[in-house]
Amino acid sequence: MFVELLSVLLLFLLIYYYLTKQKYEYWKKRGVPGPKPSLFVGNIGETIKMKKLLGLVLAEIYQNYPDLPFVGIFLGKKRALLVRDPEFIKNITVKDFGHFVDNDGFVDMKVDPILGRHPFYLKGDDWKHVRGQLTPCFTTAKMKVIFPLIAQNCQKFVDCISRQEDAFNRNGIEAKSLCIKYTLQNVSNIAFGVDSDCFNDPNDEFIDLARNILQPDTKQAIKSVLVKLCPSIFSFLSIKIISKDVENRLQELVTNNLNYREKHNIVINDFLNVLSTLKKTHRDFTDMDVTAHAAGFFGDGYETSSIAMSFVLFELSCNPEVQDKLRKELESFEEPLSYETLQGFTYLDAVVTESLRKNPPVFSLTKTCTKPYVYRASASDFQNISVSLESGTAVVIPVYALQHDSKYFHDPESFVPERFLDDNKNDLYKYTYLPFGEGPRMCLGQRFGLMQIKAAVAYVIKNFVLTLHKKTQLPLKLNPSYVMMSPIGGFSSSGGMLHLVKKCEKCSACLPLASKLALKSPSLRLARYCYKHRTAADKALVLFQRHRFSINRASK
Ligand code: HEM
Repeated sequence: MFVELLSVLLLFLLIYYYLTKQKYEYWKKRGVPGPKPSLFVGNIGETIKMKKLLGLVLAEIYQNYPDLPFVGIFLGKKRALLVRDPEFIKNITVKDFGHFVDNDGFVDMKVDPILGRHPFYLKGDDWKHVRGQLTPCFTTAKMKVIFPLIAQNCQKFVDCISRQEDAFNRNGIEAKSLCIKYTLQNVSNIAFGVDSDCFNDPNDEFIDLARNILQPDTKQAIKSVLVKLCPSIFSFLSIKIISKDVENRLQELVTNNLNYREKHNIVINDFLNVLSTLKKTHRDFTDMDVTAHAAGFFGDGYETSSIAMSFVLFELSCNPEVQDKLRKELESFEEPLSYETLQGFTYLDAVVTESLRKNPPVFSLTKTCTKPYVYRASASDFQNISVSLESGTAVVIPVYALQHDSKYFHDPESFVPERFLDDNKNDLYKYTYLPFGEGPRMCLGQRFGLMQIKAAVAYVIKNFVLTLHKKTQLPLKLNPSYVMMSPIGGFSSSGGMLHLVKKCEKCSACLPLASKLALKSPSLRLARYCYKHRTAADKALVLFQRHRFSINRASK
């Protein structure tokens, strides 16, 4: 009996092996060039083994086929076309969007009612419907309304940095955890209407929720590998990505807040208010929809932005000339900052844009071909070959690789905000800069994300000088198993150490002086900054564990 069972099992394994091998012949049979896949892991073995970030694996493939408009690859067992030609990217995201409506990836709404309602995971008409409902929440007019709250939180952020007692010793505080305090404070105020205290209370409800939703831990890493290897296992085994406990807490937060507003007749012009209006005016908009979209705003709003913001601060610390130039632009603004003043900071805009080019948190976009499609490359710098895509084929847009291609961005590893200024902007190749995606499916929260990042960077640079600490280990090591581009352990273990010098409250001489010193010697630790008012109290305030700032307190 045992031998018979073993034989059946072996037979099954052989058939499975044969079919899997056959799958890997897909691109070869269609004459689409590409790297040889390995069994089960395809071309992303290094990511599945948690050795290398997917964005970097894709970049390597991208670089190995310089004259091809596309490359046939396998993401695990799934066939995918890695798109290199910007013209093809334009067709996918804009011109022929109707053939590529859905994002790759599936979350079962019955198993995961919150994540399953996120526009990113919705398909076809469901996506279109919800995207239409949520778009009015992100208009310029809405951003203007919420901006005073952001400016208020920027001021609290500066106070919070100045008060960090832990940061007075050399152990420091991790960069992203600091930025997260600010982004969490914003989204908890705006998505849930809750006056949280993320700056001061380490046990704040929202800090805890954030820890539970998206922080890269072992469980999250295993899930992200499972999703790549076998996405259907999640709905088949009813594995939840967001736990029941977190789901209940999010729902309770929304319900309590809405009940409170109704009971006390309070109207606050925030995101939660727009969602509750949608519930009143649309019969198909349920309580769960309100919770899911508030939670979506919360999740999208804090994590991606805090990663992007940490990278901006890091780049500024590595590039003192850029920081100095930026500080000059910011010198004139009176706190609190206004929305209109922020929009006028063109160099700040270029700095953030360049940081998102060098360090795009979302390193690739994977779409699904929803209707058969044929593409023939016509640009002279690519081989004139064509591909016929069947429905269900994934197409990968390698954002990181494109944004690091010297064909499109001269000296791509250097941080040069000037490439996004004035006339230089016109020289940029279209569809090669995609940190927020493109077309009808592009990031819905781009305006909000950029607004909160720019405002905080403006306040930080106006109040502090950042310099790179000599212990900094470069390049930063990226977490290979995280869904976004983020250094290992946040910005902690990879060694990007920064210093912050706080401006003197008695005079304005310290910041220009500190920035001059920083320019002369970027690795210098600036222990004293204000030659007029330095006192014994001018201790170095070291922030950012490994990716670190040190702050010199203003003399009293
Ligand atoms: C720097 C910060 C951010 C970056 C780099 C970023 C990037 C992206 C990218 C690359 C996409 C996929 C676009 C595509 O498929 O073409 C996306 C989608 C999305 N983002 Fe963002 N995002 C950021 C902040 C935000 C914020 C603050 C929100 C909301 C508060 C948000 C909400 C969304 C939503 C709802 C989608 C799905 C859109 C759809 O499929 O229709 N994002 N984001």
